[in-house]
Amino acid sequence: MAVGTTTRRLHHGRDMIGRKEPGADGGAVGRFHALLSLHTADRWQALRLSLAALGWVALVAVSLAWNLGQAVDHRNDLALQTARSFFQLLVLTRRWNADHGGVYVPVTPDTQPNPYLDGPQRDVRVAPDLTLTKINPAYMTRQLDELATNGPGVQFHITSLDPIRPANAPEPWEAAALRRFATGVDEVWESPRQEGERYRYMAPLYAERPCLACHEDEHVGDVRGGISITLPELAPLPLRALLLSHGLVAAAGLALILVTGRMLGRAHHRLRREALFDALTGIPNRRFFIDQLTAELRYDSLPLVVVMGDIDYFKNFNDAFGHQAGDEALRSVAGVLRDAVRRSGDFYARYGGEEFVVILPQTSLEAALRIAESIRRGVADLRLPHPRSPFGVVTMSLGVAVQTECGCDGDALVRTADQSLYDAKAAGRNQVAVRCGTRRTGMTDAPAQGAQLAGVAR
Ligand SMILES: Nc1nc2c(ncn2[C@@H]2O[C@H](COP(=O)(O)OP(=O)(O)OP(=O)(O)O)[C@@H](O)[C@H]2O)c(=O)[nH]1
Repeated sequence: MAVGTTTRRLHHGRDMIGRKEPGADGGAVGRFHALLSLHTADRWQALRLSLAALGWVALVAVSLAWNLGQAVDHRNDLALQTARSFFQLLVLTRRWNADHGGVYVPVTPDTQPNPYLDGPQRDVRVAPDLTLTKINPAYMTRQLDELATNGPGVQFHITSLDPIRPANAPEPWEAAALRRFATGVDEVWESPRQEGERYRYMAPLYAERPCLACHEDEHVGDVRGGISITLPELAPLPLRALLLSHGLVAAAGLALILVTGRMLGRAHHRLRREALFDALTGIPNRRFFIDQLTAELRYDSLPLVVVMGDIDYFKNFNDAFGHQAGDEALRSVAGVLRDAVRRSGDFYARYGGEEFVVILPQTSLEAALRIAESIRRGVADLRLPHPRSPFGVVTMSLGVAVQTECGCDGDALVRTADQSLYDAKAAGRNQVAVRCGTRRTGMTDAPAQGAQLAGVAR
């Protein structure tokens, strides 16, 4: 809690012998609230919030990547099914043709007799101006291929590693696929990897029984080549929609984390404040005091002073004026502490009941006694009437304990301050007593009797 404040104290507020530097106002309770908000727990809270936000963004990013992958897979699956269907349709058409031993069509400028087809019945003249020529499956496929090439849709290419017609030679991708078919692979495909690329599919053509009528040297099941299919450009991925939806989800989640985090942070801060500040007087409570003293001891803020103050005859005051008046008196006394303990780094708290406590790090005994005395005088100067006190007004006794050596024990320091307070009470109240370490070094006389504070403390 006090990290980074120890060195600063040497330069700000009051110096080592307790002189107050100009402008070292201290800010009292506000200062302690600032101390609170700098607490490590708050930093953890911020770290946790950042981690939650990072985790959420990472989660949304993973979801985006997964959805994108799914969209790509879905598009490729669809393309594969389309290409397969198209290939099967071609195979069926070829089988129909082969089952009929080829089909005859009129010879036209675009459909000339097939030079790679032998046999006496290749061309049949059925009328003086009509000659029919036989179209076998390969010629039919090639003609369809040429028709498709001129169209905007699916394109395909019949080819083999050893084509009868040289123009049917495979391109490199087709040749590689044909070589794989020879090893038993049933189909190959390639998805587009960048804009402008097309989905490609290729499957082998196997020799079937009707084929053997023309291809006597082949056997049923032999790979006779293959047909490669190139699909038109696939539907674009829903990238924009995915980015937009995930961006919105990420932003909504971040906003929720931020808002919830802030609400939790505020609730946490309020709870901490309630846990560390006294509800009646609004100043730090005993728990905050213990935290603060522990921090000062950790940083060896020597000489370290603890001052304990206790309102005199407070039971009588309550009895005389009632508890509410007693509460009001406690609030007024807290105000005196607020005014008297102003140096940045000094600390005061309500220890419990009508007891108050002050921590003065790096403070000389002389300066500490001066502050204790100003508190005592401040309480008396409140002039709160107290008919059941010999002083006639509400007063306070204070005990000072000074720790000058390292390795201090907080409990011992508080105990010593308490013993000093007991000394002050025993000596008649409304005065300041001091002990250094566990040794009793002196005691003030009641200022009402005119004793000099510094002289008594020696
Ligand atoms: N009004 C009010 N009284 C409180 C509060 N806390 C403690 N007290 C009272 O403070 C009184 C303390 O009494 P004692 O411990 O006997 O001490 P004292 O009467 O001040 O006597 P000396 O300390 O010996 O001078 C008790 O009557 C408590 O009820 C509080 O929050 N409000």
